[in-house]
Amino acid sequence: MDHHQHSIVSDEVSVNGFKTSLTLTTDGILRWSDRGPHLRQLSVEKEVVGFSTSGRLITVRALVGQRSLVRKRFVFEPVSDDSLRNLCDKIQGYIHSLGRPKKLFIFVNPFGGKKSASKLFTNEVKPILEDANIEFTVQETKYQLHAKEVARSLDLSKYDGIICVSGDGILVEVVNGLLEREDWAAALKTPLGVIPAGTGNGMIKSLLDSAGEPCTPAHAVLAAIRGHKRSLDVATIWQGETVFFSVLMLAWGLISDIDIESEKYRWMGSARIEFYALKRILQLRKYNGSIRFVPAPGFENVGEEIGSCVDSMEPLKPRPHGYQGPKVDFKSFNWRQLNGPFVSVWLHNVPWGAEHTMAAPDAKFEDGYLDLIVMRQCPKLALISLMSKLNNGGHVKSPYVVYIKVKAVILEPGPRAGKSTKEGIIDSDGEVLARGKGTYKSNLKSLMVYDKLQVVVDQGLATLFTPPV
Ligand SMILES: Nc1ncnc2c1ncn2[C@@H]1O[C@H](COP(=O)(O)OP(=O)(O)OP(=O)(O)O)[C@@H](O)[C@H]1O
Repeated sequence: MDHHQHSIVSDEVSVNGFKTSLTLTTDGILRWSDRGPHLRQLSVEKEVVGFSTSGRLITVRALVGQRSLVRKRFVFEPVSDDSLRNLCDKIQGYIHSLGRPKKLFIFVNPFGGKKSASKLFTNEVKPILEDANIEFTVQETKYQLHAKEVARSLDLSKYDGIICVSGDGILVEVVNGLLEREDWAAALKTPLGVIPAGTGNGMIKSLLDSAGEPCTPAHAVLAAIRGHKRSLDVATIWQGETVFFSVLMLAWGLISDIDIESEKYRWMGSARIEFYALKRILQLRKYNGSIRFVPAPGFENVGEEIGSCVDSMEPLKPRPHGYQGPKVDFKSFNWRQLNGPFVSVWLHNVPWGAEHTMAAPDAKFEDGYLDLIVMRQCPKLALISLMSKLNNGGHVKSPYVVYIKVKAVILEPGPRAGKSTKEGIIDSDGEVLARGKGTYKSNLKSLMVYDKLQVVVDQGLATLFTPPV
């Protein structure tokens, strides 16, 4: 390729005393030679985080590498002040044209995951933001729902995005807070990002994995800095007056029992999940109940047809302010039904439920559907083998698993088969929505009761920072 023909700027500089020309091409490649003289290059869009000048030196700051990103600095000394100005203007102009965020609001949850979010922010996130000349305001979350409160009233005109240095929990709070605002529609256009620092990092894992990138804090920061965006479906879950907005998942049965009850074994560390999963499979529970659903096109043959379900659909009560739920005409839907007993019922909005759990390999961020994964009958040995496939999504191919896409669900959870005094747990995005009778910590108050609840997904309501795919 003739570099000059495609160059935005090309000027003489010295690099460690070695004279070379520094060229920025129209396709965003910064090129020069070093002492070798080897041709060196950086993709401004992919690798360059920012640059600064001091005297006549230009320092270009980059994150380079594939599986692990390393902060690097490249120092160039232009031969004249004119050349310095020219190079700076052109590089700055190119970076500016990329539409990257300039100001970010950052939540840090000091108590998330391994309680290392504050350290992670200081050591790994802040230096990159400074390299990128991004201004930021940091808010440590002081209590549960603090992030939701802040998101509800934050002056969003001051920021180009909100970043959560946390697990999925804070992101979910932020989405719920934004949806309660008068200006919810505009507020939901604010791009949201997560830097993985919690126990559950399903959203950022899903985003990075869909771009073939590993789930590391540096990759997550780079995704936010580069400023690419994508829309995200949001599910409204309601029961009577109570509403919860979910962006990740809802679980009932085996998976929520493992997630929630394994807390008893926290002292075991990360082994608690495997240990408790095995215990739950060996003493397998099944739950009575039913799931009525509106299938996505292509899944109309699953379950029994029940026609319109509009009579049993409780409309979402008007809310004092904010988003009023998805606008859908339930009359026009053809509902279908699956009856229990169920081993496990799972609804998923994105592929990864946690960093090592690819619950719904076909889930899409913005297709307007949720993936429904249902298991009814399954021999224990097959179930153990299924659980071992959760890290690559292989479980959905099993003949014991129903895997479809749905627009809406009415979940009627019942008691355990053969043990009518015991009910189950329903959780969504790390929040226990309902604890039935006789469940672990059933005396704790939860958002909803263990009874009928309704879920409808709205397409592309929220906005996320994403690596380009
Ligand atoms: N200062 C605080 N004290 C107690 N709880 C808090 C505080 N700040 C945030 N939280 C709560 O911590 C929960 C977990 O948040 P986060 O998203 O960081 O992690 P997670 O991976 O979802 O969960 P985990 O706590 O298992 O790591 C959220 O529900 C949030 O409300």
